[in-house]
Amino acid sequence: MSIQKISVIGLPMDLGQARRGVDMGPSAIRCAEIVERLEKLNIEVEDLGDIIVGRPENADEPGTNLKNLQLVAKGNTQLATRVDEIIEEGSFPLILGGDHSIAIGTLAGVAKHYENLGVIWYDAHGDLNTEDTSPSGNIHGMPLAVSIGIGHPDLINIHGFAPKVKPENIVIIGARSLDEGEKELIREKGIKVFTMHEIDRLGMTRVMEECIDYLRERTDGVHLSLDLDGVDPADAPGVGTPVIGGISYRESHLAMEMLAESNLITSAEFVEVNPILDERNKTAIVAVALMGSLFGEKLV
Ligand SMILES: NC(=[NH2+])NCCC[C@H](N)C(=O)O
Ligand SMILES: [Mn+2]
Ligand SMILES: [Mn+2]
Repeated sequence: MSIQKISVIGLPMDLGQARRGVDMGPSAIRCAEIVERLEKLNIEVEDLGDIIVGRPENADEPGTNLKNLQLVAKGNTQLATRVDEIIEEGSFPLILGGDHSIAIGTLAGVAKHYENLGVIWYDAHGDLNTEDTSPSGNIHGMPLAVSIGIGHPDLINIHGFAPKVKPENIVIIGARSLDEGEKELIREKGIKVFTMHEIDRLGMTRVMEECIDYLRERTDGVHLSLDLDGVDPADAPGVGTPVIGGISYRESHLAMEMLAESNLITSAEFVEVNPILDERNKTAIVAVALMGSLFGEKLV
């Protein structure tokens, strides 16, 4: 099924981590002409604007190690409803972050529509921490754990059900910075991971072929959650938690092109673009170029 219509929605929220500025991500991505770029592909594009979240009075939640828990939960609750509506209307939801904590709301809204939702987590990190294992208390390091039903009740129950995703329906691509607790969870839950080691060893072509075959067999829809820090910081410097030794710009294009050919992706989000840390909007431009490939742009 080819994509007829895309609905773009931003969640300019930077409260899931400690470096301010990633709330300007949606704006930077729009400046890099996302709407114009996708319209050239003969797809109808509507821009629904941004969900507005408040500013925190006090970052520390009493009694938890979770920074800005209530505001993060609130923003994600609103996002889940909007994403749910977009799919209900038959459109493809394209969500712009914001830090990666917004995947909690995206996945809540998307998962309502699929029995066996697949997730591709394109990221240097696993984002599988919990309140107990997190080294930082930053919720952007937790959304994947939350989505499999592990974490604070105010997060896992967003949109009224849990869990959102089965661990065996998840594929992480590009991992190179995993905390001990995350490694344990990966082993325990049988989450499929292509770390940088596999990408080096097998090449991106084979990694994506295996990823696509794996998800095609077991899922009825696939969400792409692309954290720009999955891409090497040389190509995407405007991120809050850069990790050297990442996926190159070309490999990332190849991955997106293969996903476009697969016709597997049913929703997508691009997160962690931080214009304050960027060089002349380079990272937002990379994000938009990758979206172009994901939605079928060709070089000739
Ligand atoms: N979405 C991200 N960039 N996550 C980075 C997480 C870093 C670290 N693992 C933490 O839990 O704090
Ligand atoms: Mn990351
Ligand atoms: Mn992430």
